[in-house]
Amino acid sequence: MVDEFQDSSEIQFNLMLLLAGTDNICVVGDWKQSIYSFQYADVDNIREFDNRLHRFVDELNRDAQRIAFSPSRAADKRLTRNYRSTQSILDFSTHVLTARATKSESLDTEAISEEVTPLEADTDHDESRIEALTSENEHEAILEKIDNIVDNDDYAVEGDDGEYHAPKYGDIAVLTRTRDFGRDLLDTANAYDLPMAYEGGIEVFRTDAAKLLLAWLRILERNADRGWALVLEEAGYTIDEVKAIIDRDAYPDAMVTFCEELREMETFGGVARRVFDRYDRSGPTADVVLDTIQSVYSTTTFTRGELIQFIEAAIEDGSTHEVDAGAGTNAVTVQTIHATKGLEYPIVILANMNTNKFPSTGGGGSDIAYTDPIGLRHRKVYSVEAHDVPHVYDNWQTDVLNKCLPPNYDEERRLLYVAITRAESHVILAGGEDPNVFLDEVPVDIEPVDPDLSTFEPIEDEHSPFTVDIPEPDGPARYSPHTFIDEAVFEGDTGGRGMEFGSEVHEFAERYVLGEAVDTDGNHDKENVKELLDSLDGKTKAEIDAFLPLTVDDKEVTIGGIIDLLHITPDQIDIIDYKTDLTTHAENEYEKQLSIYYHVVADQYPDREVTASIFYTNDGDQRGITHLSKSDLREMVRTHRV
Ligand SMILES: Nc1ncnc2c1ncn2[C@@H]1O[C@H](COP(=O)(O)OP(=O)(O)OP(=O)(O)O)[C@@H](O)[C@H]1O
Repeated sequence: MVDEFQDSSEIQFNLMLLLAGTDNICVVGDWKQSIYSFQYADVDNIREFDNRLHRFVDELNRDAQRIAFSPSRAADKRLTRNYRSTQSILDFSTHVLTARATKSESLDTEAISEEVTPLEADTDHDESRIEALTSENEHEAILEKIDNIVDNDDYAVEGDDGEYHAPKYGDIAVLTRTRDFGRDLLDTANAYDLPMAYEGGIEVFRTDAAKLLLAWLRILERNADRGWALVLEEAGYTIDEVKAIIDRDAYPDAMVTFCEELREMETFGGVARRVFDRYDRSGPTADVVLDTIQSVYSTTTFTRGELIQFIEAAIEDGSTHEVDAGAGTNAVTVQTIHATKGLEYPIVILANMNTNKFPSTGGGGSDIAYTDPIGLRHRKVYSVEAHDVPHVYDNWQTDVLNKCLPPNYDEERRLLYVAITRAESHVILAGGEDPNVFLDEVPVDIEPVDPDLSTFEPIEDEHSPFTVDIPEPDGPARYSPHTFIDEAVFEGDTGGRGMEFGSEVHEFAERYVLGEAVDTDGNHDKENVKELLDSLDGKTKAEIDAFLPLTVDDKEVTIGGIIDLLHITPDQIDIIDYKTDLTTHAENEYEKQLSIYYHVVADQYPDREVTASIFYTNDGDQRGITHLSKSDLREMVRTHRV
């Protein structure tokens, strides 16, 4: 007996005959579910079973006796009772077989309908909801729908005990035509903390997490603009701002510090772990990336540059890795329609019902393809002559021939059919900004949705972990004091306690100055800060933006930063910058930063004395600095430019 016979190829049919050694053969299948033509499955194996059986036996026996029996007409048994879905879903699934894929497609709907064997649901219980939604934010709309379905009796599903209960996350599957949509949806679900698991192979290196890692590796390796662009965009900067920051090397301080932290990591796995922690990219996909990176580190002598090439190649060829979905946990399943074959779910959300996505226009597949009637063709060609370097290009002759064939969307309709018939109780179709024609063609009302996920409380801070500090895109070139700090002072073991620690102490200091009820929580550094602030008798101001305009060789530049604390008395102003460093090794570099602040304040208050000092929070030591002159600062800008 051969199951899923609708997805067999002609060769497999022949092999079956050769292997059987008997005419006692039974094949089981459903032509409406034939979806593997890219592996040369031929739906006519089942639709034209008798003809093909005779033809193949004849062919196999042409020059020698290979098949010992002479085939008789096969008995045909139609299975018409359906134990999975409700009658509403079965009826709906029949409609999708006659849905046009494009507005101009002409279909012989009567001929198709004649071939369909009507199915009868085994259950009388039919409260099925068949719905469709479209939204500009399709991912969010799907998450909102899931949130609405879970625990909602309107979408009750049948349990193993035959009783109906409100659905759980695990009762829902999101099916997609293409893998990338599922992967992106998973990223969005993770960001909103909605339990979702991807089933099947996933191109882990095409995930958001892996791309962020690649970006940071590129920054570490050669301060690459490509890396910065992605990291800045992820932090919320607009394209213009990203360009301005990159042009002026005015990277946000927090990112520069993070880069320094990464530089100190000894292993690739360490870097990856740090990046994922920082961006809160945890979960099974990130784990697979981490494991792969760590095993590359321990089994090869790859340099960081080679690791970058390895990841680039993995992205390029879309290599897939099985991700442990945490089977048995109560999570929404996401998978492709191809992977869902033979499975079933109480509730199916068929997502990405969008133009150019379903039917899919993606090429894919191997470099050699067979299609009727154009035969076996190269899809790619290797050439040394056409350009000066050897290269591989798309075979235009094959493309032209393919364009001459009328498009055949039958298999795409069957995919639609497979997706719908996975549902036991409810079906929801979802589209985005540009819904496909299928969605229009099937008998369902479409609800436009503007999702509001405010109740989800996404972990925003962790998802966008760098504070956005927007530079002026126009006007003078803008620098941050950190641009001028020699990174070498942070290399090696400098006894730093990490950025998070630093931010926490700074935040405490700011809030204390603002008079908020904050506690030192027994933190030694915070206690020192508190003691300092309590000892000051003048007015205090925290976190002041400071911009120093300078003219360097006829060019206007601005160096901007944030002063941690200003202490203001009638005749003196003190600039105080907190540092959580354990040693004073970076002091000469910090002098540059403090000098900038000094001149900003001195220009503002020409009649008062201005001092600048570093307050080491670790031991409460306050050390005054000798400021650089403005001409020293100009020289600093000049040298930096060179
Ligand atoms: N005689 C039966 N009584 C009760 N339930 C049944 C019976 N036969 C099948 N089922 C249930 O119906 C569902 C579908 O069965 P099954 O997966 O075998 O069908 P199928 O024809 O292979 O489906 P498909 O090809 O669409 O994937 C399963 O949940 C199965 O347990």
